[in-house]
Amino acid sequence: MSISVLGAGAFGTALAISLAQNGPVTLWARDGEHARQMQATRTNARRLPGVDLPENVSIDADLSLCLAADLLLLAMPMQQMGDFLKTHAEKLGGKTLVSCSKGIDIATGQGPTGLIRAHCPGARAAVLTGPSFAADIARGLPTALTLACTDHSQSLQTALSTPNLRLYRTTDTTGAELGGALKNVYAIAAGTVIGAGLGDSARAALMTRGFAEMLRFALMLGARAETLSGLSGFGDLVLTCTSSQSRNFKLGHALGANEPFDQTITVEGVATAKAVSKLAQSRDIEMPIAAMVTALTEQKISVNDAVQALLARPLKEE
Ligand SMILES: NC(=O)C1=CN([C@@H]2O[C@H](COP(=O)(O)OP(=O)(O)OC[C@H]3O[C@@H](n4cnc5c(N)ncnc54)[C@H](OP(=O)(O)O)[C@@H]3O)[C@@H](O)[C@H]2O)C=CC1
Ligand SMILES: O=C(CO)COP(=O)(O)O
Repeated sequence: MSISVLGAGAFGTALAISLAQNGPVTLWARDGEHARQMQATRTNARRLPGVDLPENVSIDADLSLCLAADLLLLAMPMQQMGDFLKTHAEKLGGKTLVSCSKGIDIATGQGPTGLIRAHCPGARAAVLTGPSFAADIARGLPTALTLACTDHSQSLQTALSTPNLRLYRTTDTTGAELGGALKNVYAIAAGTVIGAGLGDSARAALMTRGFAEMLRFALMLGARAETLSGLSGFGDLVLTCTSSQSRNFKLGHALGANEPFDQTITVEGVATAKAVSKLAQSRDIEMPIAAMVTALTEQKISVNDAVQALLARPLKEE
C-alpha cells in the first residue's frame, strides 16, 4: 500500500520516519523552499530538528504526485483541514484519508471525519490518534495509538503499524477524534494550574473533572465510553496534562505563570476550547473547565478569578 503524508510538520515528519520502516513514504511540504531544505539536508530543521530522514522518505512539494498514493495521512493543523479538503476534494474522492490532527473545526463544529464526509463524500475516513509526541515516534521509542475507521479495517491497521508503533483499532471514529481534541483543552488547564503554582493535587482534580467533561460531551455526541477510557482519550489526557513536552501544557503554563508565549506555535486546544464551549452551550452540556479555558485564552478572565469561579461552583455528587 503506497503512503503519502500530507503536512511536513513535526507529527507528519515523525509518522513518515516511522512508516519508512515498512516501505517508501512520501512526505508533502506545502512550501517548496522547505521541501528543498529537507531534500538537501535530510532533516526537517524547521519542525523536527535533530532527527535524520531515512532513505525511504521522499520529500515533495508537488501535491498532485503525492495524491497518487493509496493511503493519505492528513497531518496539518485542524483549522487548516477544511480548506485543504475543499480545495482538493476532486482528487481526494476515492482515497483512504487518515486524519492525524487533533481538534474541532471552529467554523463548523466538526471533527476530522465530519469534514472529510462533508467535503469528500467518496473518500474513506479514518483517525489516527493517541498519546504520542512527534519527537518520541521519530526516535523510535515505543508508542501505542488508536486507529479508528468505521469499516474495522485490519489491513489499514497492519499498513500503519511499525515495529515500535503499535495500533489498536476501533470503529468508534467519533470517540477517537473527540478524545484527541478535548484532551488538549484540559492540558491547557493543567499547565495553567502548574504554572500558577497551585500544586499537583489541584492538577489531579482538574484532570479527573476534565475527564468527566470529556466523557459527558463525547457520549452526547454518540461516542462509546470505552473509547474515551482508551489511548485516544484517557491515555492522551494523562500524557499531555503531565508532560512539559506538550505545547498545550506549555501554553497553559505560560498563562499560569504570566509569561509570554510564542503565538506561532501550533496549540490546537485554543480553537478547540472555543468550538467545544459553543457546542456545549447549544446542547446544554455542562463543561465548566472548558468554558474557563476559553475565557482564559481569550483573556476575558484572570487565572485567579477562573480558579475561584471553579471552586465556588455549587457542591454536587461526583
Ligand atoms: N507534534 C506532536 O507531537 C503531535 C501532533 N499531533 C497533531 O498533528 C497536527 C499537526 O501538528 P504538528 O505537526 O505538530 O504541527 P507543526 O506546527 O509542527 O506543523 C504544522 C504543519 O502543517 C503545515 N500546514 C499549515 N497549514 C497548512 C495547510 N493549509 N495545508 C497544508 N499544510 C499546512 C505547516 O506548514 P509550514 O511549515 O509550511 O508552515 C507545518 O508543516 C495537529 O493537529 C496536532 O495536534 C498529534 C500527535 C502528536
Ligand atoms: O497530541 C500530542 C501528544 O499526544 C501532542 O501534544 P501537543 O500538541 O500539546 O504538543
